[in-house]
Order: sequence, then structure tokens, then C-alpha cells
Amino acid sequence: MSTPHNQANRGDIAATVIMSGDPLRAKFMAEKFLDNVKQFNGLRGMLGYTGTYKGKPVSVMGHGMGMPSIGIYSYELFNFYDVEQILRVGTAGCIQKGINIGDVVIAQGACTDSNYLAQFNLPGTYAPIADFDLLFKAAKKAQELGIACHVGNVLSSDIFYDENESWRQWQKMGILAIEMESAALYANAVKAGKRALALLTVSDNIVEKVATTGEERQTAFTKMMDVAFSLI
Ligand SMILES: O=P(O)(O)O[C@H]1O[C@H](CO)[C@@H](O)[C@H]1O
Ligand SMILES: O=c1cc[nH]c(=O)[nH]1
Repeated sequence: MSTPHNQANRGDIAATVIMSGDPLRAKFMAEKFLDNVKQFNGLRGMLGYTGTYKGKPVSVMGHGMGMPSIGIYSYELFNFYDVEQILRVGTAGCIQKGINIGDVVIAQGACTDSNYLAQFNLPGTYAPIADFDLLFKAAKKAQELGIACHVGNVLSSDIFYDENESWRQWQKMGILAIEMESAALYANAVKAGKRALALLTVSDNIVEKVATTGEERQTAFTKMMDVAFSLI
């Protein structure tokens, strides 16, 4: 059984999938971390691979940019492929003092300016949160590895180039960093009765307008990957 976006058959994808927006970061993870690698998807260039890490089965896959994209891929993985947990290893722009480029932010919660959550018809504002067990283990591992790591709330935004600098409002509410997918991932996980966590490397300082290159984002941010692979 394949889907319009995924060529894999049921059974081709492991129970744990480590995902990133950039499909080439997924390819990098397959090459760097996995043995016995088999590609299961190439549709739309959204590369997906299954292999083993220290003998345990695991898959890696791109999810594209934004909530509509991760919404599709994570929904299909959770609901059609029996995936139990998704770990997003992404990049984010920091907006608080004391957080630096290269640090890791673990998204305990993910606020959003997107309409994605409206589909659940809730009579209030839903707070998408990480799976606590994954969050706890990841924070502990990051500490063991001596990684500069911050745990807290992020903003999953629909907007990358923001006309209104709305980060200034979110900054006052303690948001650590801005990215574009975790809120949809967390909501899809809970709705499917599954688990998710987002580990984000700070690639930009939005306040100071400092950014890393696209190439660095593809391959240089390996500390969050070390943490993610330790959770399998
Ligand atoms: O590096 P990734 O995982 O793509 O994550 C961040 O980078 C993209 C924007 O440049 C968005 O997808 C955002 O969430
Ligand atoms: O979504 C993102 C990702 C990285 N940096 C940003 O400023 N925003």
C-alpha cells in the first residue's frame, strides 16, 4: 500500500522515524547513522530511508517546510504505516537572550499562528506539547553529552519572512525560538495516540539578524541527531 506522497509499503518503515524539513538532511542522517540502508521514498524528492542504528530498526525522512507539509507526512506515517514515534530534528531562529546559534532547543510546547489546529473543532485554544517520556530522556541525554540545550516553548509559524516582526510579541511570552512545524506534528501525534518530540538546532538569531548557510543546515547540526538517535 502506498499513498499519494509515499511509495513505501506497510512494513517498509520502522516504528521510529527521525524527520527533518530538508530531505537532504534525512539523506545525510541515513549516510552518517544507519547500516543496512534501503530507500523507501523518493516521491516529490521527499527522501525516506530505513536501516538499523546499533542493530535497532529506524527510518529517516524529510517532511518539507510548514504545517501543511508535515501535516501530510506525519499523518500518513502515524495512521497508515504503524509508526509509533516521530522525532523532528529541525532548525529554528532564537529570540531570547542566552540562546546562541548552534544551541539545541527542545520544544516542550509549540504555540502557533497557523490555522492547522482549527480542524479539531476545539472550543478554546489547544496547547500542543511533546511526549513527556521522550522530552525527559532527550533533556537528560543532552545534559550527559554536554550539549548547550534549552527546554521550553517554541512558535510554529506559517511565516518565515514576517512583515510585522511579530516575534517581538512572542518574545514577551517566553517563546525560545521560531520554526514552522512542531505544533502540527504534536497535534497529529496525540490525535493518533502516538508520540512526538522536536529537537531544534538554532540556525539564526532573529533578534540580531545573524544566519547560518543552507549547507550548514543540511549537515553541520549533528548534536541534535546524536540525541534523537539515542531515543530509539
Ligand atoms: O530545518 P527545518 O527542519 O526545515 O526547519 C526550519 O527550517 C525551515 C525554514 O527555513 C522550516 O521548515 C523550519 O521549521
Ligand atoms: O523557521 C525558521 C527556521 C530557522 N530560522 C528561522 O528564523 N525560522
